[in-house]
Amino acid sequence: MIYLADTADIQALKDLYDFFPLTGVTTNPTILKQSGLKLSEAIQNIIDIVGRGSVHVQVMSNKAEEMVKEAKTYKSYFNLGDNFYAKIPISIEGYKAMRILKDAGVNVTATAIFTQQQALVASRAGADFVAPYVSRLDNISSHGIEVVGDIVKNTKEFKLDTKVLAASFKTVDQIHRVSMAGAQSATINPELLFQLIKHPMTDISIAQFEKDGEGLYNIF
Ligand SMILES: O=P(O)(O)OC[C@H]1O[C@](O)(CO)[C@@H](O)[C@@H]1O
Repeated sequence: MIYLADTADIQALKDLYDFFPLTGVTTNPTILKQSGLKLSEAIQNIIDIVGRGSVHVQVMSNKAEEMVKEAKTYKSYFNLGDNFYAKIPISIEGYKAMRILKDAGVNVTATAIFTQQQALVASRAGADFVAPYVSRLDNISSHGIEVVGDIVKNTKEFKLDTKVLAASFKTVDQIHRVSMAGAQSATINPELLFQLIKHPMTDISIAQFEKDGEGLYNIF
């Protein structure tokens, strides 16, 4: 599973990119709103940090033609080439837009996915990534991890090129489970990314090594 950061918090992203092996960044209108930045500023700041990483930008229109226009505009405005992914929410117009964008050579991330069939149709429409929302499913008494597992199973059994981009996490355990279910990628907020690598026993072990090694390391 590869990791993407789900944020437009520029300072948090800088801190993460310093050490975390991320492959890209996802945003959506809510994340933008939380950052207090306009799209042009947020995405440019993100690009300055991620370099050649992938940048997933959600469209705002709800008509296929407009979605396509928006996606093409962002791709060229930010000069992202193949690192650009147009995030297209699932809808009839969205599916139309996915096909047109793929034919035009624009990468697509299908988003707001809550069922395995939504994902499979997006895959057939050409989506490179499909993003099922784990916590939002769990919160309506559905089972986010199972939906992710079913989509992964489809990608394998039907030999699809589409990758699962598991999204909407509230706990480290959910991330553990989607990776065990075989999700090829996950987009995670900075707080949880930091939390992923923490364990009190690790801290205790390192503290012990530091104590025990004091004065013994004499090669400088
Ligand atoms: O339920 P949440 O935490 O808002 O997450 C939904 C997630 O789906 C995505 O839009 C998928 O890329 C993320 O950017 C976003 O965080």
